Formats: sequence, structure tokens, C-alpha cells
Amino acid sequence: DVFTSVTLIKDMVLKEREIVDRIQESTQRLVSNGYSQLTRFYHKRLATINSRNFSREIERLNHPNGIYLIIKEFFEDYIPLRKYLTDYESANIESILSEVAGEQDMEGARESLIRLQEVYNLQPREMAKGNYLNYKGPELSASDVYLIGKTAFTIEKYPQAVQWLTTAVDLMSKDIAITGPYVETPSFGMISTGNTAFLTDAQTYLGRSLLRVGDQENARKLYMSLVTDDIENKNIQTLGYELKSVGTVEIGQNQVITKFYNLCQQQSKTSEPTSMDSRLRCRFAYILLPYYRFHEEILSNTPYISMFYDVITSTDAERIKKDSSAIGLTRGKISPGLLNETTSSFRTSHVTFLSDEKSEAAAFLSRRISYLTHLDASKQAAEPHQVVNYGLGGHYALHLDVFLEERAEMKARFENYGNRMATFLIYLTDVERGGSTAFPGADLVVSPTKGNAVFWYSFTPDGEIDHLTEHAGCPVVIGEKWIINKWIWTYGNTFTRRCGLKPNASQLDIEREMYSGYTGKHKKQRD
Ligand SMILES: O=C(O)CCC(=O)C(=O)O
Ligand SMILES: [Fe+2]
Repeated sequence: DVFTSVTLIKDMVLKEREIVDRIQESTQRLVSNGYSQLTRFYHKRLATINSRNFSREIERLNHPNGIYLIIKEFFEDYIPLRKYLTDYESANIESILSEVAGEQDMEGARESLIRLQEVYNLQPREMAKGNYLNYKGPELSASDVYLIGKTAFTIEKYPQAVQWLTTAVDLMSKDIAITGPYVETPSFGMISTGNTAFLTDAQTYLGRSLLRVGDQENARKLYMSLVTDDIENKNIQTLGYELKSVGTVEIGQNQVITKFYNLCQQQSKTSEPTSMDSRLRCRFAYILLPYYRFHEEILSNTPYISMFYDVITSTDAERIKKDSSAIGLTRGKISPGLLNETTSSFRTSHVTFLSDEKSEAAAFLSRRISYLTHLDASKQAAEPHQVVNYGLGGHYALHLDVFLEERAEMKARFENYGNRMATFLIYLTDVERGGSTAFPGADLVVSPTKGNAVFWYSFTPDGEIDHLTEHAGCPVVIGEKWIINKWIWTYGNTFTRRCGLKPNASQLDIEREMYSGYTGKHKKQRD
């Protein structure tokens, strides 16, 4: 799929000419045999490419509706290649087509918009107008809104479905009032606005969603208004049947999720200074020489989470993106390489591992991380950089970076390294809106700022897994998000992480003891 990486979507648009040329080459024989579907495909796509204003199109891809619409355009126009060629004929172009948005991307795109609606509490009526938190973009049609509502119903997001389908019914009714009943034109099975049949479908799905959120009364009213029209209609019959049998679906949202959504909406928030050592919020981290220093801001004391400023230059950030793209990004997975490996809507991004050998910029960065954290971030004691590019509404749901017992196989895989002791997460891009990193357990959310890094220990100083470090990448609303994860292992760092003299010592207590032990410089800064 491509919807999980904005960079891949942009490449798909920028390199479409090449894609079409390659397809043309592989299907020459078919074209000369008079496959009219193919000929029509070439004409349509070449006309589109030739008239495309590329810089404007790429700009639109910073907006969720822009991405949604480009996915739809490719999905619809490439259907002839997927549907009407025999398996034998399409085998040649299968790998080329994997670079182009298909049905999974279409479905994934709809789910992503529903996630944005849910996390940021957006109204579909505004989203359809292209208004996301006051960032404007292209509009969605009534049929887009209907199909998104239907997806919300399918994935059992009923309150969201009610909102989309209510909007769809309004928009479709308006369209019909203006254009009159619609005559179907063949467009590869896609629906078009203004078709009364689809209006009825939208109304029945709305009724079925209303039932599930406990609004029997309006569901029944809808049914009564429909059933007089067409008693044969299957969807209306289903609604009638469910009126008697289907009950309300429990839509519990646990407190952590509610807090997580709130943090995402706030975009950035640090804990109150009173909750930590008020004498220390910012400090310098030195690399060998006193004038070679970086700002570190302590965001939370327990769990220990801090922000390092400007740890990577723009040039190096671009190098790392380029070196990673050259290796090739693949869909981010849960439990990669294992039997239970999955790609899921839990994590919508593309990733690659960039080792120090493969990129000079990466090697430089590993050394810098070692200095800044006083931990060994070289390949003996840490994973290679994981470079991540998010897609449409791209996010990573709440999780811990450490491996827990329930992921025993994962842990076994790394038994030579222990566990992930700490995470150093660097933002390679500014994100205009959304895409923050939220830590509900610390009541903290960090807005992505190019060049900055968040750093945290996943273990408490006395060696327990710190469940308060549970965190998530909030969905990206506007812009493009790239990050690097550096996971630093426990083995190889057993003796480098400072330990405290008192039980329950915080990270800062420990460091104060350490520093005052061997240099007066840091102590002075603090007191
Ligand atoms: O993208 C983010 O802000 C968080 C990413 C993350 O937690 C991870 O990749 O493990
Ligand atoms: Fe994480």
C-alpha cells in the first residue's frame, strides 16, 4: 500500500509518467491486439499527466482531502488494468501496480479520515468542505461522504458513521434537488452523486447506525419514511429487521484513550513545573568541549522525559531521508519478522532501518546520541536508526517501546541485547498540525519540531519497566512527518546508565549525585 507514506504518494504523482511508460512497454502486445480498455487508459492518464500542475498538486498533498482525492483518482483510473486483464496478462505489471494506489489504499484512506475525525473531534460537514482545524483544502463530494460513512459503519465506528451519513444524506438531497434524478453512466462500478438509489442506501445505513448508538426513535422514523417507497429494497428490509432485533452497541472509551485524544488536540503541553524539581528544567548537554553544547529541557521527571534541541542539521536530516528512501521504505509492522507479524491500522507508516555503515549521517548521529545521553548508542548496544515516514492521518497508537512478556518471542529474538532501555526520537520535519507524540501517563505531549529530539528511559532507575512511558504518535493532520527512532539496549549499557544511592531516586537525583561527584561545573549550573 502507499496511503501509509506521504512520500510514496508524492512519488506516485511525480513519477506517473514513468509508471505509465513502463506499463505501456509491458503491455504492447495487448494494445496492438486492440484492447480498447488499455488504449482508453493511456489516453486518459497521459492527458491528466500533461495537464497536471505538479507543484500545486504536491502542495494539495499536505491536506488530508488532497491525499484522499489523489488516491481515489488513481484507484478509479487504474481499475481497468486490475480488473480487465487476465491474471497472465497482469502478472507482468503487478510490481508496477504496487506503486499505484489501489483498493486497500482507498479503504485505508477512508479509515484514516475517520481516525482524524475521532481523535481531533472534527465534524464531517466541515471535513467535507475541506476545513480541518481551520486549515483549508479541497472539498469532498456527497458520494465520498457516503462511502466514508459506510466504512465507519463497517469498522463499527457508529457515532462517527452517524455524523458522516447524516451529512451524506443532506448533501445528496441537495444535489438531487438541483440536478434531478441521476442517470447512471458506467464508471467502473463507482457511484456518482445525485442517484436516489444511493440516497436510500445512505439513509438505511444511517438508520442502522442510529440503532447502534441507541437512537431507536430516529431510526424508526427513517424506516417509516423509506418503507412506503420501496418494499422490495434489501437495505430497507435489513433496517426493518434490525429495528426489532439489534440493540445498542456499548461504546466505552477508556480514560487513557480519552486523555490521549485530548493531548493530541492540545498539540503541545508540558507538565506543571511543580510536579518536578523546580530548580531544574533546562540544562546544557556537553559534547567533550564546553562550547560544544546542546540544550536539554526536562519535560517530566518521573518518568524521565526530556527534549534535546537542534540535535541534527537540516542538511543531515535531508541526507537521512534520502539514504532511507534509497534503501526503500516498507509498511511499518507490529512484531516484524515473527509468526504473528501484522500490518494494521494500529500503525500507519512506512519504515526502514538505517545502519551506521549505510549512511555517514546516520553514523555521525549515533555518536552524537551517545554523547548526549551518556549511553552507548553504537551498534554494540543499540538498534540501527529506524527511519519513519507517516501517511494520510498517519499515527502510531498507544504502546510501550520495550518488549513485554506477552511478546515473549520478540524478546527472545533480542536476548543478546536485553530490552529497549531508552528511546531517542528525532523529528526530521516540522508538521503543520497534528503528529505530536503523546505520553498520557506523564500528561505530556510534544509537538514535532524539525531537529529536536525526545528522550526517555523505558525503565525506572531501579530497573522496572516504566508503564508511564506508554506513548503514541498522534495522527498527522496537515503536513508530512518523518522521524528517527534510536532504541538503546539494556545490555551494553548496564554500567553506563547512572544508578542512584537511594531507592526511588529519580533520574535527576541520580544525576545530581553523579555530577557533584566528579565535576563542579554542572552542580553550579543547577543550584
Ligand atoms: O511518531 C511518534 O511520535 C511516536 C513513534 C513511536 O512511538 C515509535 O515509533 O515507537
Ligand atoms: Fe514508540
